[in-house]
Amino acid sequence: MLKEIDLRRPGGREHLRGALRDGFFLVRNTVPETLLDEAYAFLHAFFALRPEEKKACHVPGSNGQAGYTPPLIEHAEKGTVPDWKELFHWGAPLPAHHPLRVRFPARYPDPYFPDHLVPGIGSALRELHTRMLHFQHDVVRTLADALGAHPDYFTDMLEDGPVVNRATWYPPMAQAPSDRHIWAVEHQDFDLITALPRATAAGLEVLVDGEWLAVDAPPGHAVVNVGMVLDRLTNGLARAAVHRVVARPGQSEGRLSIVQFCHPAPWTTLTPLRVPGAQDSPQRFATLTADELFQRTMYRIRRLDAQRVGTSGR
Ligand SMILES: O=C(O)CCC(=O)C(=O)O
Ligand SMILES: [Fe+2]
Repeated sequence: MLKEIDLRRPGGREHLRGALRDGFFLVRNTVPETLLDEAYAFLHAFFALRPEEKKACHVPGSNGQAGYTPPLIEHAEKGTVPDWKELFHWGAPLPAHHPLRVRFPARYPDPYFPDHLVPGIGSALRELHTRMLHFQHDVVRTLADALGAHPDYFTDMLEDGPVVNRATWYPPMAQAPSDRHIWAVEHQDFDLITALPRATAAGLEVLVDGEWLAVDAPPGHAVVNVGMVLDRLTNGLARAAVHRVVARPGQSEGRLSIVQFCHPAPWTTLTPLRVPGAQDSPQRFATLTADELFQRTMYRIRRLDAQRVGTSGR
């Protein structure tokens, strides 16, 4: 059973630290259900377009962080075949001369919204970005307190950080190229935290004590997932949970999900926190910047644009 956090009455430090140790927990979502339904309707319309129309929405130079990514591109570190899913990413723009954008241009692509194909999609997805980010900031304020940090400790490193919203369409498994393919191979997220509001069908699973546990966010809740950044910052007290997405036996329909990844500003140095009362465990991680960790992970999962040059069919 996942622990539940109500941000209005978050419970004591031990409850919150327990949720962080699990790495996956439920939080009452403050994003309106109607906005989520509206976004899913627009995204269904987008993914139902013809492959050529969708491919024209690819954004080169964004390392797949904006616009459309076709099926069988994203590949988890542990995957022997690519995931059976297609993606649409968006974020919010930074001003052209913002020093973060000048220094890390590939992390700040201008968002691309296919309003000419699906009229109205842009404003719904922009609104969803804002509401979900507000929710995530409330979550990290509560977590900071449980870790003995100032309530603004995490929101400060998230200021102007690249927030990546991802819609994933998992096509029906009957159409998969082989029975070795699954929707999303097990992986850890590499941001600070990720918010996963309810999806349109079952499929999300988290690894707990060596067993896969099915996770479905009930209406009005989001799953929150600890990413590698929070794992490193807490010297492993918070656990970047291993998760995957698989169709259940007999599940014939596809699945659409929306998640939001919160990354610290790339110039943040990920110095481990001194967590009061935490056991004195040996320091586990070297100190990297948020961008160094991001680049290293993207390289390992073969998602840097430079690694795709000359790869046919991609
Ligand atoms: O689709 C989902 O529910 C989870 C997706 C996910 O884990 C990811 O994109 O990193
Ligand atoms: Fe994930």
